Amino acid sequence: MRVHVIGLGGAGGRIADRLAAEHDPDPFLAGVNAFDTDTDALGTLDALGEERRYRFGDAAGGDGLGGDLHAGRRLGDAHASELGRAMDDQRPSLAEAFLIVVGLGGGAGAGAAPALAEELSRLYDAPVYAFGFLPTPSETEEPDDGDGPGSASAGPSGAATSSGNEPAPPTPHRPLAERNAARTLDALSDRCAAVFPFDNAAWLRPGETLGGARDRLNGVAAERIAALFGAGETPDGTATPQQVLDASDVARAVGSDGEIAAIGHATQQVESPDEGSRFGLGLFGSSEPAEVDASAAVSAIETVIRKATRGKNTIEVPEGRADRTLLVVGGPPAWLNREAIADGRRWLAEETGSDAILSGDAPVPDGDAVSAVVIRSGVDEPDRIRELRETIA
Ligand SMILES: Nc1nc2c(ncn2[C@@H]2O[C@H](COP(=O)(O)OP(=O)(O)OP(=O)(O)O)[C@@H](O)[C@H]2O)c(=O)[nH]1
Repeated sequence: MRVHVIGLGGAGGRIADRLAAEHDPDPFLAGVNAFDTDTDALGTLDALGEERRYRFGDAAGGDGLGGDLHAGRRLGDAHASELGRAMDDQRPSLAEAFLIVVGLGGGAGAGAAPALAEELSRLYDAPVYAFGFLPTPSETEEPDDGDGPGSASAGPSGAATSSGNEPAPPTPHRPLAERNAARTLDALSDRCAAVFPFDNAAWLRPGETLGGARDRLNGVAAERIAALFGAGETPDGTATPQQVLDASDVARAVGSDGEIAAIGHATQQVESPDEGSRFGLGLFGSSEPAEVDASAAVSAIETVIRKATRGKNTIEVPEGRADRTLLVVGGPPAWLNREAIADGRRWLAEETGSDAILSGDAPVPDGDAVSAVVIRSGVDEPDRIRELRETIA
């Protein structure tokens, strides 16, 4: 489906930028914008040129808000229609969905997100979804380096980033991050069709800091966003899915009441059928792709569906249970074994207890992997969300 992604604040901007870097020509990415009060943070974005970045809130003087959610809300309310207009060059009216991406523990992004969600719902019919990073517990803890509250705690000195050996950016101490996140989750649930939380802490490896791991985590987040919204959106004229997935399927699966939804995803490399047959094609002029061994296809599909379901999701799904589930299996057409997908769907119904399972396929003609994306909505409250809510109870 064609999605318009709006990254708000530091974290949101980095995801918007990453999606643009990795998927700009892909048809699913209908539009991308990054909005922040922080001029420097916007300046670090590489893939989004000036025309897709926008600094708002002169009252912040070009800085971040240091986690001040009230200031963020005020700026969001005052500037929501200006942000809506700043998207116009990206042709938001063509989008089939909007996705607001935000770090829920901050001030600028979390503050502006509810007002922007409301503004987009007012202007367009397409559903507005939110993808929000949950703060790690260590962000709110007092730094133990003796510098006192408010100082930047870089975590263990010498920590490296997940993408190289350069020093990790410090993870700012944000005493209010958990309360900001709880308030913003509530506000977004009231205004968005569905909320996809991403549990930063659950994705950290032992000893890692958020600053050090953020590139890797952002890679996972961008990949899952692309897996969900890119599913079924193949470039024109390549291959037609047997079971087409469209924006209304996703809308039905995730619902429209602001429920929490989780995104599971897995891929497995497979041999492209064309590779093995290139010699044959040249010799006999056949345009038929080579056959794929059925048992290999069945096993690849079974594996990716199970991994996408039981492997780490964007947020823990208690007992694996969900009211509604969406399954999309992708890969080279010769690997998309109908029976295996139908079996996977039955397994998923049992695993999740979902009454409603929607499924589609996403053929990738020259792909070299089979993949599955599993969206679960109407899940029981994950522990981390309960912990966050308790901070404002
Ligand atoms: N996964 C991930 N999480 C991030 C990243 N940056 C920040 N976060 C999380 O998002 C929260 C908000 O941080 P930012 O997005 O920088 O905050 P902001 O919206 O710019 O708000 P202010 O700094 O208060 O102006 C933090 O508390 C972290 O939990 C990132 O690059 N990746």
